[in-house]
Amino acid sequence: MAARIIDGKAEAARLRAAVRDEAAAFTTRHGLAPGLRVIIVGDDPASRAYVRTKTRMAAEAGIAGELIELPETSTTVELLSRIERLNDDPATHGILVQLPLPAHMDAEAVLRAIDPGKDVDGFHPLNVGRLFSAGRSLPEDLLVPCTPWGCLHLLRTTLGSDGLAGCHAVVIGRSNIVGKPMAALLLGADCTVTVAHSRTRDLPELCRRADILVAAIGRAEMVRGDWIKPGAVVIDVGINRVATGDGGSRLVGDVAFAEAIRVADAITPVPGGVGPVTVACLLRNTLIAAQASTRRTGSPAPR
Ligand SMILES: Nc1nc(=O)c2c([nH]1)NC[C@@H]1CN(c3ccc(C(=O)N[C@@H](CCC(=O)O)C(=O)O)cc3)C=[N+]21
Repeated sequence: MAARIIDGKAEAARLRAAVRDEAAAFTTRHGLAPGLRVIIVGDDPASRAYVRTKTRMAAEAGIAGELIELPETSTTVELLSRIERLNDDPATHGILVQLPLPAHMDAEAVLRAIDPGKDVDGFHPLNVGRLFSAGRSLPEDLLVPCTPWGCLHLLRTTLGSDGLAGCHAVVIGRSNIVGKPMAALLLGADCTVTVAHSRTRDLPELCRRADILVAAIGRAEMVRGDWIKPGAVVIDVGINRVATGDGGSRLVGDVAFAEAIRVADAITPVPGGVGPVTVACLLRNTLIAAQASTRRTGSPAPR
């Protein structure tokens, strides 16, 4: 039987609707909408189009999103001073610096400069440390990286909230953005976790032992159908643009979808899987940051 296709678009719409309700309540109570600032450096057209989607989705959810576009030639110091101003701005609850930054910039210094309470990507070392030292329940105010949080959410909706316990989860990819935080979240959900990477020996054989397979490699359709354990749940984080015969292009994941769907129990498509849930999580993190800021300082803008 063909696998269930996990509907990331529908799940993202549900998440955004919940954010919209709470954002409206926040705005009524505080006279100020949750505010998100997205900074993009350079003029890569794909990245620019993509961050515009984020700010549009924010507006639809009642979050005041603003896009800050800086030239490719900006210096690290200029970006840092921009971030400091946003750190001090009470109308800014969430700050996201689109990655990758131009090679001449010090990305680590930039991520460290963001106020951890406004770090809606969850990439600041303080938030990374809190995630890795969390137990089986996460602190309510913790800002968790959006993509792995979205993957966990999709796994919970597919397997049920207790359905992950005891599963062997294999994560392919060890990035700070996906692989490592994904492993921390799966451990917290009582999975037995293996993190694989480019130096892993006999990757297909390891994957065949996974009840949950998370592919975050960045190589189009690398995971084949015969790498998948029958009945496994497959989460495909890859977003790769590949050329089609007619001179156009299309998006594919890191998993050969047409093969995998014959073996797996459930699988996320690309597009329409992890991507939309990632954006919904960004909005959710902005709301969490806004709510936490009022607990720290009282009302952000008393009327
Ligand atoms: N600081 C930072 N935080 C990020 O979260 C971040 C980043 N930098 N840099 C780039 C990557 C990439 N990323 C995506 C999220 C959603 C879709 C998404 O919604 N994709 C749609 C398709 C979009 C299309 O059609 O082109 C889908 O999968 O259905 C894509 C890509 C977040 N990133």
